Amino acid sequence: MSTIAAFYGSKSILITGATGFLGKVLMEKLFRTSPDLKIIYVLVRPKAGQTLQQRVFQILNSKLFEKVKEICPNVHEKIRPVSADLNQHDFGISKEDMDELLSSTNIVFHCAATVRFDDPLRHAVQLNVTATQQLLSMASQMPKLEAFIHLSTAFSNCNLKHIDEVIYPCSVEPKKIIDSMEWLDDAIIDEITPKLIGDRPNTYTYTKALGEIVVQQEGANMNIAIIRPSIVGATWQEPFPGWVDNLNGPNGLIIAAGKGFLRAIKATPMAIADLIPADTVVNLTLAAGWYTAVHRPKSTLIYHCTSGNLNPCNWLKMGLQVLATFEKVPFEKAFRRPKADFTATSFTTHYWNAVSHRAPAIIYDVYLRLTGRKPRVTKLMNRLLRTISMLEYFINHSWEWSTHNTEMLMSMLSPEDQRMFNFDVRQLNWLEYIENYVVGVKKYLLKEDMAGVPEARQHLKRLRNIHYLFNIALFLIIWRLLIARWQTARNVWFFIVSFCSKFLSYFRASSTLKL
Ligand SMILES: CCCCCCCCCCCCCCCCCCCCCCCC(=O)SCCNC(=O)CCNC(=O)[C@H](O)C(C)(C)COP(=O)(O)OP(=O)(O)OC[C@H]1O[C@@H](n2cnc3c(N)ncnc32)[C@H](O)[C@@H]1OP(=O)(O)O
Ligand SMILES: NC(=O)C1=CN([C@@H]2O[C@H](COP(=O)(O)OP(=O)(O)OC[C@H]3O[C@@H](n4cnc5c(N)ncnc54)[C@H](OP(=O)(O)O)[C@@H]3O)[C@@H](O)[C@H]2O)C=CC1
Repeated sequence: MSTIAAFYGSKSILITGATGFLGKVLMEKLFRTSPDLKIIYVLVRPKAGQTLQQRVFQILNSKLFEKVKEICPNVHEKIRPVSADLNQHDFGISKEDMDELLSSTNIVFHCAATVRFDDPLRHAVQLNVTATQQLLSMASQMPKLEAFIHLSTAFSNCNLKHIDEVIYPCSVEPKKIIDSMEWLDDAIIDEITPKLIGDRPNTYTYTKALGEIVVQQEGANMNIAIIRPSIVGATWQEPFPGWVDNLNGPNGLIIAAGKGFLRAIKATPMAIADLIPADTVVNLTLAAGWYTAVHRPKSTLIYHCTSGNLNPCNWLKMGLQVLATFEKVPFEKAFRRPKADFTATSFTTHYWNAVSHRAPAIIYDVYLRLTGRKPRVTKLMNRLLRTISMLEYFINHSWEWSTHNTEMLMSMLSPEDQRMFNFDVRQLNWLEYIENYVVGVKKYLLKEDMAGVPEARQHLKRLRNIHYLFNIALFLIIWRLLIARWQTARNVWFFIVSFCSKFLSYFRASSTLKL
C-alpha cells in the first residue's frame, strides 16, 4: 500500500489555481490515487460567462478525468468549488465558506499565479505576492493545517547561473513593494519596473521571487515547502502521455513550427532545455506535501523540480526531435512545410524574420486580399514574433539547479511510492517524451484527429510543389529583369547558353560516332 496515497486518503485539501494546467493534473492524481480523500476545496472565479460550478463540471468531464471517473465515481461530491478571486480582499470568499475552509483544511496547495511575462508589475505583485501573503494569513488560522505547499518557479532566481535550494533576498523587501503598489500610480510603476526587476527578464520571475520571500517570512510557524519546477511540459506517463492544455512555454512554439509559421528562432543549440513533465511536478508536489506534514522539517524546504542536472537534453536535440515528429505526424492545414532552424546572432535573426516570417505573411495576405478574403497572417506573425521575443531569454541561457532536497525526498519514499509518485527524471527517455508531447499538442490542443494524418501529408506535398514552382518563377523573373538591365548579366547569359549548346553538340557528335 502506498504511504503517500494513504496519507491523503483522509484529508481535506485546499487548492488554488485548480483550473490551471498544473492544478488540473494535481487534482486528477489526488482523486485517482486517494479516491477516499475527504474533500478538495478549489478556489475558483467565474470566467468567460461560466459559473464556477460549470467550470469545475467541465474539468471533471474532460478526457483528463476519464480514469478518475472509473476509480472514484462520486468525484463530483468530493470537490467543493468556492467562489474566490485572488485579486480581492479576503479573496471575496463568503463568511460561511471562509469558516468551513478555516476549520476543515488539512493541506494547502497554492498553484494560482499569473504566469504572463508581460503583466504590469501591479497585477503580477497582486497575484504572485499579495495573494500569497493573504493565503498564508488564512492558513495561519487553520487549526488542522498539516502542510502548506507553494508552487514557485525554478526561474525565480534566473539572474543567477547556479541556483541552490535556498531563498535568495531581493533588493527591496516584498512588504515595501506591496505597500508602494497601493499609492503609486501606473505611470510611475511602469517607470520603476525595469529598475526593480533588475537583471531578471520580466515581472513574472521577479514577483515569483518576492512570493518566495513572503512565504519564508509569513510562514515561519507553519509546515511549508516550496516547489520550483522549470519549464513544465506535457505529461510523461500519467494519466496518459502527452496531455497538455494551454499555449504556454514551448506549446505555442510547437504549434507555430508544426503549422509552418515558425521557421527560425534565436537559440543556443547546446544550452540545456530544462523541461519537466507536468506529472513529474505533481508527483514531487504530493510527495513533498506528505513529507512536510509527517516529518515536519525544521526549516522551509525548497525542492528543485528540474531535469538538467540529472538527465540533460539540449535545445538542438529537442528541436530535431520536434521536427522529426512533424514528419511522422504532420499537423493539418499547415501554412508552409515545417522546417525550422536555430539562428545564432541578432543579425541573422532579423534577416530570417524578414525573409522567412514577414515576407511570406505579407505575400499570403496580398493573396487573401486579392481573393476577397480578410488578411490575417501578418497580424498572426507579429504576435508570434512578440511571443518569441519574450521566450528567447530562456532558450539562450543555461542554469544549474542543485537538487539535494529533491534527491533526499526520493530516498525517503518506499519502493511502492517511488513507483506510484515517480519524480525520478533520470528514467525519462527524451526522444519518446518529445514525440508524445508533439502528438499530444496535435490531439489535445489542436483537437486534430489522427485519422487526418494522410490528408495532412498530401497537403504538405502540395505545399512542396508550390514552393518549387514559386522558386523557379521567382528565379526566372529576377533573371529576366537582370538581363534586360545589366550588360554583365547578358554576357553571363550568352556564355552559359553558348557553353550549353557546345556541350550538347559535342555530346551528340560523340554518341553518333559510337553508333
Ligand atoms: C535545428 C532544429 C531547429 C528546430 C526548431 C524547431 C522549433 C520547435 C519548437 C521548439 C520549441 C522551443 C521552445 C522554447 C520555449 C521556451 C519556453 C520558455 C518558458 C520559460 C518558462 C518559465 C517557466 C515558468 O515558470 S511560467 C509558465 C510559462 N509562462 C508562459 O509561458 C507565459 C508566456 N506567455 C505570455 O506571457 C503571453 O502569452 C505573451 C506575452 C507571450 C503573449 O501575449 P499576447 O497578449 O500577445 O497573447 P495572449 O493574449 O496571451 O494569447 C494570444 C492568443 O492565444 C490565445 N490563448 C492564449 N492562451 C490560451 C490558452 N491557454 N488556450 C487557448 N487559447 C489561448 C488567446 O486567447 C489569444 O487568442 P485571440 O483569439 O487572439 O484572443
Ligand atoms: N507552467 C509552467 O511552465 C510553470 C508553472 N509554474 C508555477 O506553477 C503554478 C501553476 O502554473 P500553471 O498551472 O502552469 O498556470 P496556469 O496559468 O495554467 O494557471 C493559473 C491558475 O491561477 C488561477 N488564477 C489566476 N488569477 C486568479 C485570480 N485572480 N483568482 C483566482 N484564481 C486565479 C487561474 O484561474 P483561472 O482559470 O480563473 O484563470 C488558474 O487556475 C504557478 O504558480 C506557476 O508559477 C512554475 C514553473 C513552470
